[in-house]
Amino acid sequence: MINQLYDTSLSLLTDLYQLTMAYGYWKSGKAEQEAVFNLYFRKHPFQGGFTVACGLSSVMEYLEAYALSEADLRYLRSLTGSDGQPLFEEGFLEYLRNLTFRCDVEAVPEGTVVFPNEPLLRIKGPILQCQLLETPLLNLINFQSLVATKAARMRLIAKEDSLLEFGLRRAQGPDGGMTASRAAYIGGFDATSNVLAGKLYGIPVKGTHAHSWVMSFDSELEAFETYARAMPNNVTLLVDTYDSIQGVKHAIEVGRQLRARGYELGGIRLDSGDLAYLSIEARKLLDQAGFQSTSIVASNDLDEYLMASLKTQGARIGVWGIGTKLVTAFDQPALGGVYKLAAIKNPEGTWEYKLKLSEQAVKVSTPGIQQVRRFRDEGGFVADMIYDLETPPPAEATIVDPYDFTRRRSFGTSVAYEDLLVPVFRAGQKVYQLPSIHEARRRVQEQLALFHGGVKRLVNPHTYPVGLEKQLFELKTNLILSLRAQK
Ligand SMILES: Nc1ncnc2c1ncn2[C@@H]1O[C@H](COP(=O)(O)OP(=O)(O)OP(=O)(O)O)[C@@H](O)[C@H]1O
Ligand SMILES: O=P(O)(O)OC[C@H]1O[C@H](OP(=O)(O)OP(=O)(O)O)[C@H](O)[C@@H]1O
Ligand SMILES: O=C(O)c1cccnc1
Repeated sequence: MINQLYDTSLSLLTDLYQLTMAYGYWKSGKAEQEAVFNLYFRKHPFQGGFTVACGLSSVMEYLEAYALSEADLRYLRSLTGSDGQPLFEEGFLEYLRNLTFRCDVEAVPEGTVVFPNEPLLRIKGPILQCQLLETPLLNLINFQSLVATKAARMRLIAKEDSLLEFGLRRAQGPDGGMTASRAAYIGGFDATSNVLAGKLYGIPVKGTHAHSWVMSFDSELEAFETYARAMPNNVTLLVDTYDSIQGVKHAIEVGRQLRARGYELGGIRLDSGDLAYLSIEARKLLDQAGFQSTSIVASNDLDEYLMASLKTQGARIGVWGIGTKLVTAFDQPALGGVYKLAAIKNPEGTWEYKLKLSEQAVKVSTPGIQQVRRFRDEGGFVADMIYDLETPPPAEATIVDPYDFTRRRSFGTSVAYEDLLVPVFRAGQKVYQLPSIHEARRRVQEQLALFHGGVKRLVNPHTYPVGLEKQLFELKTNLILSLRAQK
């Protein structure tokens, strides 16, 4: 997706320190040492109870195209250190020139509902390659998962109503706008006003008109009539330029004219004032005039909380146009996804598990070659288990709450489950058929339907249980103890 927007190699879309570490690995003969990194986040955004994984499509595109161009190498050759000498020696640049992506990647499919500490993506391969990819992988997954989550929260409140994404003008630049349109659609929006996103990603495009259209005529009625004549098969009229109620009456007049010509008034849009009161009044006027199927679109700085409030107030809004608060993820503009080394293969060919210590328990990383198992019963999903592939769970698996080891649950052999991470690349070759954007969108709704309502509430959501498989928990505890003893 980003490759389509930028006519340049994106292989330097990384932080300089990834390259200085890569150089260090190369210099010290460690470049090819096999390593495993996990990409995960520690806390749900928006004080919510779930997160929607999104961005794998961009990751796949990025990795498939991964190769440093001659221009990239020339730029790296121009970088100098504090003594004015080149930062990187020629042999390293030659190594980079010949570098081809050779890692194994596993990831959760786009649209999967995920929880803190669960790997959304795991990468295994030469440590130099895994290291270079930290920044682009986080960049591609953090923002898209954030916006998909915001959109999914809005979908939960909207229920059967239509959701239109209007954010391009307020988005964080062209790429922010494009990725947000895609992630919003996956998260549950029905359409976007962003025409390039429609063209490139196959998202339905929809829209109304702006106040300037009305203001450019001598009267609102004339503006509405002219618009309806120009495009009788796509008429949604913005009624609030002067007086919303009068605007609805003008729209009804134009609706009658349309009907006489064999067309229907699609909708009216309210963009200011008391949206509850105005939508209720507009609905009455439209219904009384025989326009029951004309929809009421509302916009104006909406978010999931305002939508919930408007619904409680009995607002008769059937279509929600949402921009700024969605595409900028206004109340939490970043997902804190991280990328941590979890294992490294020693020269004897065995895995050495790695862990990052922290004073804060939540920041201590989990070692191992991780997979996530999601258990379900007739009622839906019940718990997730993070386990280590090198020490697979026994038939009767036990999960331990990593922050309270006394809290445990066991799952017998009859409990159904799904392992979430699927193979995406093997030795750098794509082995995954990426589902379409429409399938990813469906997956969000299918997944959400199987979680308890408490996990999905906006305020003080229930914490869905995610535990470490008992052996992994013990391995982690022992590693922490031995690292603390070494200090
Ligand atoms: N019934 C309502 N309950 C809660 N919030 C509402 C309601 N109606 C509108 N809002 C929200 O209140 C905020 C302010 O809307 P309002 O139309 O008063 O201001 P405005 O955007 O400055 O309007 P104008 O464009 O006329 O200057 C918007 O975010 C809007 O979505
Ligand atoms: O409010 P958002 O969720 O971002 O939705 C997009 C907004 O963009 C448009 O107006 P714009 O904000 O450009 O001008 P206005 O506020 O003066 O109507 C539109 O009328 C919406 O209000
Ligand atoms: O089509 C619309 O009504 C629209 C599009 C972008 C932003 N605000 C509104």
